[in-house]
Amino acid sequence: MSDSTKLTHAGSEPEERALEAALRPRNLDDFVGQSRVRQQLGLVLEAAKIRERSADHVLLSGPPGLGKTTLSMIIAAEMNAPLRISSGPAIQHAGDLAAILSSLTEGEVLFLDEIHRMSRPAEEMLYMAMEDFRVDIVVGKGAGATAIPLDLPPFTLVGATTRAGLLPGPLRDRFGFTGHLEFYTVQELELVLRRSAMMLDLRVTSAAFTEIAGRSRGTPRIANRLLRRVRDWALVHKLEEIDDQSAAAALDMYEVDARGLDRLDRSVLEALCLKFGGGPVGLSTLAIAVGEETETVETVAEPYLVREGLMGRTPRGRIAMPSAWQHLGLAMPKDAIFASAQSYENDED
Ligand SMILES: Nc1ncnc2c1ncn2[C@@H]1O[C@H](COP(=O)(O)OP(=O)(O)OP(=O)(O)O)[C@@H](O)[C@H]1O
Ligand SMILES: [Mg+2]
Repeated sequence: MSDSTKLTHAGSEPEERALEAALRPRNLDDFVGQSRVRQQLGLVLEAAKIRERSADHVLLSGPPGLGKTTLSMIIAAEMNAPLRISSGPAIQHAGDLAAILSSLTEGEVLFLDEIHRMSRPAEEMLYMAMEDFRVDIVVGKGAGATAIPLDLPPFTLVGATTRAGLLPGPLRDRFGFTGHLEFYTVQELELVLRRSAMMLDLRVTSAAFTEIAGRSRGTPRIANRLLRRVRDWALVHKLEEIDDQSAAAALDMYEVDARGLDRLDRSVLEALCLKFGGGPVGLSTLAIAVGEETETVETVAEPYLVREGLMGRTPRGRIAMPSAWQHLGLAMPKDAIFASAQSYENDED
């Protein structure tokens, strides 16, 4: 991954976990945006507190970096309950899950990240645990194996997934509340940045917040990451206050442009416009033109370009949309194909 792609991808980097943890909002009121999810979740938690019961199981879905882990911590904090954290990939055997479930205390919040990646037998054990607060612990092997039923204390499962569609129906149905997180608006990201700047003790102008937010691809994780790079710039340049010009200069240097496109995104767009006249061109041809693997172009660059309406997917290949030419400062050729452009979910390359 190139350096600029590292800045703009939404997944988490191991070395930034501690920095992220420091900036996580700790209660629902500090959690910016997602007003509907916040309201609905607030109600679920409030009702549970009044009934003095553990809250219904909660499923959080949405793209990386939008606040699923943060919300799960907030749920535990709001319920005044201890939090246990595990993840789908860590639970490969039903026994792994049994060990976690049987050690839960009353009211505990169990956060299962990437819940869509849990193994099948563990998943089936989870059904019973969620519904009846009971598990069958299997002792012994083969013909002599016996299942010992074990009652569990009431607990709240918070599942997170970037791929809600991959979750089997029976699992999805056992959650009392599902919150789907959406990309943030520039205004919401400005609030995220404002809060982070305060915690980092940085002086930043409103225009600079707007500048950084506009390059953050709708994602708080990216916004905070860009803010840290701008902070470095300010430190080296001995700036007491960060204004929009220095924010723009810093991020230009890191090759994150005004719309949040990184070097790979831009080279894909440039190849599409300049080498292929705006397309349509097959994905693999496009990948060769920019010297990348097809999969990299498809999974790293394409989703954001399509989301931003810069690139279109048609059955005959990828095309540049009018705003792509505009963004690159190029005149669109009269014969460029875009008028009939539509997105197809499963087009052939
Ligand atoms: N609504 C928000 N308000 C303020 N900061 C936020 C918000 N949502 C996310 N953040 C910040 O963004 C960072 C990433 O959030 P988080 O780790 O919760 O994302 P995630 O959805 O769990 O991502 P992944 O799918 O990669 O696990 C955190 O450091 C957090 O501080
Ligand atoms: Mg997470």
